[in-house]
Amino acid sequence: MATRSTVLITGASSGIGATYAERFARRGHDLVLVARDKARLEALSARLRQESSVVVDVLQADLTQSSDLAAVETRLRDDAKIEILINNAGVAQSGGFTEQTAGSIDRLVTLNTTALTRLAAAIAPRLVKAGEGAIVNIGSVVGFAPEFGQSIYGATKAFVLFLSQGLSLELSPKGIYVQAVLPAGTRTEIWERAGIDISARTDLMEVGELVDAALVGFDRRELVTIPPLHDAARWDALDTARQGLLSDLRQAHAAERYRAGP
Ligand SMILES: NC(=O)C1=CN([C@@H]2O[C@H](COP(=O)(O)OP(=O)(O)OC[C@H]3O[C@@H](n4cnc5c(N)ncnc54)[C@H](OP(=O)(O)O)[C@@H]3O)[C@@H](O)[C@H]2O)C=CC1
Ligand SMILES: CC(=O)[C@H](N)C(=O)O
Repeated sequence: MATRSTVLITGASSGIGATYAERFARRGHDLVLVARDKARLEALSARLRQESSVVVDVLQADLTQSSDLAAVETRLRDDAKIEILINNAGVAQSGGFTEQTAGSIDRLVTLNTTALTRLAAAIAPRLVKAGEGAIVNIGSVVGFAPEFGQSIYGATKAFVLFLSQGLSLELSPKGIYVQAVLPAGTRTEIWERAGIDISARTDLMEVGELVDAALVGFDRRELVTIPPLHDAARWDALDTARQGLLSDLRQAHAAERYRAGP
């Protein structure tokens, strides 16, 4: 990958996305910043241009709107300088399952899964052709913890992990690096936006620490990066156990316990 390859970051106006933007700018990468809040994107891009002398473009888009999503897809398809996609834009769940409306479910699922998948699909063929590039998908530890509540949000994040694992299997032999980053609670605006009070929380990670750790995983070409997990062997054991199930799942006959009988 060229040193000055361009990085497109979704959800770059605040929190994790804005911090990725800062870090990649410091590394000398040009940027395309995507979010709805144009004023915030412009302010960030002006600062990064000044601090790091990189080229920063702003692409205002509501990724739940099909025309805006299509414009970002077009940019990813056509701009050969973009070699890294940070698929970060996301919203959390406000309230429990029975409090959801059709609109809130639609927005959550569309942004966290459909938009993320379509953007990966827009850039992947070009990266495959070039034989290099990276797709980073921001999931969450909630994706394997239904016990944490937030069933729909967690389901979208389980999707992100599964998709990343699948894409890595398909694309890494073609030179594409795919990373799933699974933060736990991190101090950003996402909580306030979802109406969740975090004033008493003492277990939230600072966003700079989260992104710096994610970038260590990126530089090591890790498939799954879980910054808050101190013992990496715990994840390896879980994933090894999952893979161990695979041969047992492909059976032509139902298990003994499901055979008809008294
Ligand atoms: N903070 C945490 O505790 C955790 C966060 N995550 C994940 O990290 C990612 C980033 O979240 P975080 O930085 O915390 O939260 P923030 O709320 O700070 O950032 C979310 C970003 O997404 C953008 N965004 C929201 N809705 C849309 C939309 N419809 N179209 C385009 N952009 C949109 C926002 O910009 P704008 O409003 O300008 O559009 C903003 O830039 C999310 O995917 C989240 O699920 C995962 C685990 C924990
Ligand atoms: C940001 C959230 O709402 C969520 N609890 C998470 O940790 O991913």
